[in-house]
Amino acid sequence: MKQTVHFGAGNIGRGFIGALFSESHYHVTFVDVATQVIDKLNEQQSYQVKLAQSKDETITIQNVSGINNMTHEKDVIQAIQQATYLTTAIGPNILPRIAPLIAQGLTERMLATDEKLYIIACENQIAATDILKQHIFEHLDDTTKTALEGKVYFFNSAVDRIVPIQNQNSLDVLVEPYFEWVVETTENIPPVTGMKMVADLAPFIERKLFTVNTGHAVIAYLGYLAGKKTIDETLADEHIVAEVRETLKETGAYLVKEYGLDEKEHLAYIDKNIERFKNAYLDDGVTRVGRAPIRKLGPEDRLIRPATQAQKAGLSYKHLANAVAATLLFDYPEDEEAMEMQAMIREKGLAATLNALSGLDEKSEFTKEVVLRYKALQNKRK
Ligand SMILES: NC(=O)c1ccc[n+]([C@@H]2O[C@H](COP(=O)([O-])OP(=O)(O)OC[C@H]3O[C@@H](n4cnc5c(N)ncnc54)[C@H](O)[C@@H]3O)[C@@H](O)[C@H]2O)c1
Ligand SMILES: O=P(O)(O)OC[C@@H](O)[C@@H](O)[C@H](O)[C@H](O)CO
Repeated sequence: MKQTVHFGAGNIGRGFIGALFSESHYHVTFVDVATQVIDKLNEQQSYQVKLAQSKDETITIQNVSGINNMTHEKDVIQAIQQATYLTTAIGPNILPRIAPLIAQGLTERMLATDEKLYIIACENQIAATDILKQHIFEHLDDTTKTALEGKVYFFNSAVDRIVPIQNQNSLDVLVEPYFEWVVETTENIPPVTGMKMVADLAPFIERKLFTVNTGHAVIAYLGYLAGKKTIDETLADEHIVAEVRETLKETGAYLVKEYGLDEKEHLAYIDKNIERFKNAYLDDGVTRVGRAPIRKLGPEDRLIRPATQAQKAGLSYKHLANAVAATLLFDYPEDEEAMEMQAMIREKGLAATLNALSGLDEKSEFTKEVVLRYKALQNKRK
């Protein structure tokens, strides 16, 4: 049986990428630091993926096992030697932490086999695999780097499937029925069910990140400010639905201009996604979707990049400024990044925080707009 190694046995790992490989007749070795999850994978060797919809539909995922990378590094290195694919879904900030072990695995692999290996980071980040590759290369010697050529391939990808936080006592995963996995390659690679291959990922990842994830972030932060618990509960408020649509029209105007998308089709894509977000079976928390606000305020991420691109193109960015202001008000105590961001705002003020987190000029029109919107949202919250 063909082998694949997947780093991150969390929501997307078990509920999406690992499930697709299992359905494609691969044995999936999950690598994770969560001992309980790894132990259960080895005990049960299977789990269920349940679709979040009215009709009962459950898929059994088989041929799975797990390795704890904190305690069993050698086993991970061994698994990397036998794999056809190596994928990740652990969160962009964790990629540098797993790179040294992947580098060791690749070094051993180059001594053992000429078989091809395909590495794909499945994270909500532009060029995540390129970033992972850079981190891996920091831990390789020149001989190994040269040996990788023509044997180890790095492909960027875009992943789309809403998977909420799960019951921690079970391996089973509740997922939305919809999914899309787009991989950038022109190589003739071994087939994986559900994987779509494209020559240029840019329009796909930007359309996904700046529609699905920008929209999701607007709902999460406005919902949090309004005291809502879930995404679908937040969307019961028509004012918030209208704000989401207006924000996505701003990102949409940039996407249409940049990639020559059909405007009508794109508006339909926006509406389709707003309907996806309303899925009450998902029970998806605003604090999950709003997690890690510092990452979400990064210069290349879902809020800042479309705003700076819109500004450059002379397009409207007022609703995006509102979304950034709502992000800056996210003060969920259990979110480490939210707490760090709030401490920065207290210490430096809003404009300097935006400059530090998003690279925005403190005197820019966009920063001024964010500060105005922040004050308005803050007053409304009181
Ligand atoms: N959940 C979604 O709806 C969704 C959809 C598309 C993309 N994504 C992206 O997928 C990635 C994973 O998201 P998720 O929702 O599955 O998160 P998650 O928290 O459910 O899963 C992450 C897993 O990584 C593990 N992990 C953390 N540090 C590790 C380390 N050093 N070594 C090995 N494992 C480690 C955690 O224990 C956890 O099991 C993120 O980049 C996210 O943006 C998520
Ligand atoms: O995973 P994040 O933190 O980058 O973003 C939160 C959600 O928007 C995200 O997980 C979506 O559910 C997912 O990207 C849908 O494909």
